[in-house]
Amino acid sequence: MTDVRAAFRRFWPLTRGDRGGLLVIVGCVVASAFAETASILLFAHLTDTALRAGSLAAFWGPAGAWLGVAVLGAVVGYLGNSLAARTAERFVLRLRASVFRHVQGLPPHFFRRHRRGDLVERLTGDVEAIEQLVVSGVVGAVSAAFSAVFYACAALYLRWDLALLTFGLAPLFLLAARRFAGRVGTASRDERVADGALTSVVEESLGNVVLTQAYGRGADEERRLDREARAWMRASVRGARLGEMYAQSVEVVETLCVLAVIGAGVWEISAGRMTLGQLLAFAAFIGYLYPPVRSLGQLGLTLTAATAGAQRLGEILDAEPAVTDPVRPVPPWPVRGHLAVHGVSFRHPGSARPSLRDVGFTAGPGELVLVTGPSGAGKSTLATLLTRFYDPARGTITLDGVALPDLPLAFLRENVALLPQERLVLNGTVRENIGCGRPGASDAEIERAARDAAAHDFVTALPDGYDTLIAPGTAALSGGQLQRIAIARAMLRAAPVLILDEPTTGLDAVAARQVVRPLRRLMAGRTTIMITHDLTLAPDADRILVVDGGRLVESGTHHELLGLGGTYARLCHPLPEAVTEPARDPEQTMVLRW
Ligand SMILES: Nc1ncnc2c1ncn2[C@@H]1O[C@H](COP(=O)(O)OP(=O)(O)OP(=O)(O)O)[C@@H](O)[C@H]1O
Repeated sequence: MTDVRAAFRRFWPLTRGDRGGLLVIVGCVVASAFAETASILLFAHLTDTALRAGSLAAFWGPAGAWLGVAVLGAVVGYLGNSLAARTAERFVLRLRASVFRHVQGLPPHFFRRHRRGDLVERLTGDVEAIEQLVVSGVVGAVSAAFSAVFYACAALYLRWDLALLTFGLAPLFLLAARRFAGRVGTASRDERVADGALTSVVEESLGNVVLTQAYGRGADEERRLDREARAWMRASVRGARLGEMYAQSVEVVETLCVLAVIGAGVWEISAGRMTLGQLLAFAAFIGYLYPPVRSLGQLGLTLTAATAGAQRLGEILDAEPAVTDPVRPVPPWPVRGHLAVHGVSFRHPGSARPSLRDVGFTAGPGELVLVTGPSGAGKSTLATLLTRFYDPARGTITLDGVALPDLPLAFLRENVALLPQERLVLNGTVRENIGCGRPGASDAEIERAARDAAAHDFVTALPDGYDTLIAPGTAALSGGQLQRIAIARAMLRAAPVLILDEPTTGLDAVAARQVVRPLRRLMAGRTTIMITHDLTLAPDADRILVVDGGRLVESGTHHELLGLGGTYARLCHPLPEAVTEPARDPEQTMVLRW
């Protein structure tokens, strides 16, 4: 129960804006219960007057009143239920948006620790479960409580002694609910976990379908799916079985109660202390009284199950973003692009070893600083610090002399554009994929960016040109073409600082050459940090930084470093298979990889 209360307290604030609506719903629910109570009393009256006397004259009055009450009940019932449905959906909408907003700000390691399918389940199933707790739960509890109180008062009014006998049996319902609450909570949590695991397997398998087919792993994937599907089936059958056991025990308890009341009623009628109308009305009250009492018990189970969802969602909401906006941000200014990194060290969350140690360098407008080094040296880690996905543990990074944590994140990322290693594609048209670089960009600006990125020709050759739909994983574009779309996006962003993470990785020599010219155009006049194994552009670089084991081991121009005869020189030693074609064009001078 403490868990239910804690979960309720956590999510109740999200009903702000709908509390007036909730009050109206409660009013409707109370009026509806009141109308039902009045109907039953009118039924008793009708039985004892018109029915017993066989008088049509005595029929019209109570019949008209009954019809009026029924219409009123129907109107408030309709109003209350439709408003409740709307309020519940608005709550779900708000909760999902707030969790989604929170998730979007979480650091990269959070997404590596949680399987995507499980996150999907939390954002869908668990969000709806919490609605049951906060909105439907409150409405249901108020409705059941008021109905129970009205019917109980009416029963007391009709025959207090019989009513007390009936109430004495009511705790049996609550006892049954209590017996099942714990087990239902566990089953519900297991079911959600299994649901998340199943979605994850399906998602991962579909995402890896090429690997599956190329290596004939179909049977293994089927076994994996089967294992998770069976776990889900077991959890879901256990949940259904518990629900059914509860429902059936309640049926038995209810029959017991009804029999006790009818037995007592028969006894009273035979002794002449009760009329048939009274007994029928009393039985009707009992018939009406038990469902709300039962639903109060059932509500306990629903709340326990919803609490499992609340705990899972709480785990996400308790995850902290790695970086936050400053409390007192430095006001925006026209950024020139002076980037300075001083004595930066960083260790990834959960990692034993630091990925960067005491790294320092500067880069100014129009400069190209190339960062290279072996795999695992810490190059991409540097990109995540420059774009402030994490803050360094030691040292500082400044932009035009202002420390990155003092800048609003949105301003920083407007001015420091990242071209990540993965070629990211939005689900939308080519135009939208380029246009997201600067929301509100005109078609002419998008096309100009595409021309500068050498993308215009292949885009116009697509079946629908700029309106061709592309999607992650299904894009009918080559790696080089996707990279040129990404370059066009960055062109449009026109940020003074560019972080390029392996811009030619995964491209063959021809495709790599095709992106070099657009890249040069993109970099012109900006501060560019290019992280790469591909040294095609090394002679163009104003400075080359060689990182190894998280440390900056060499720094200088291509020629200085070659002359030094150290690590860089050894790395640049042309490998026989690395030289692909005779050089005719400056872009074709070297395609060296190591
Ligand atoms: N999320 C993470 N959690 C823990 N350790 C990490 C994480 N990401 C990277 N590392 C570690 O940090 C070190 C640097 O990794 P990083 O990805 O920056 O290297 P890199 O030079 O970019 O490598 P590559 O050239 O292969 O992309 C590596 O030892 C890596 O194992």
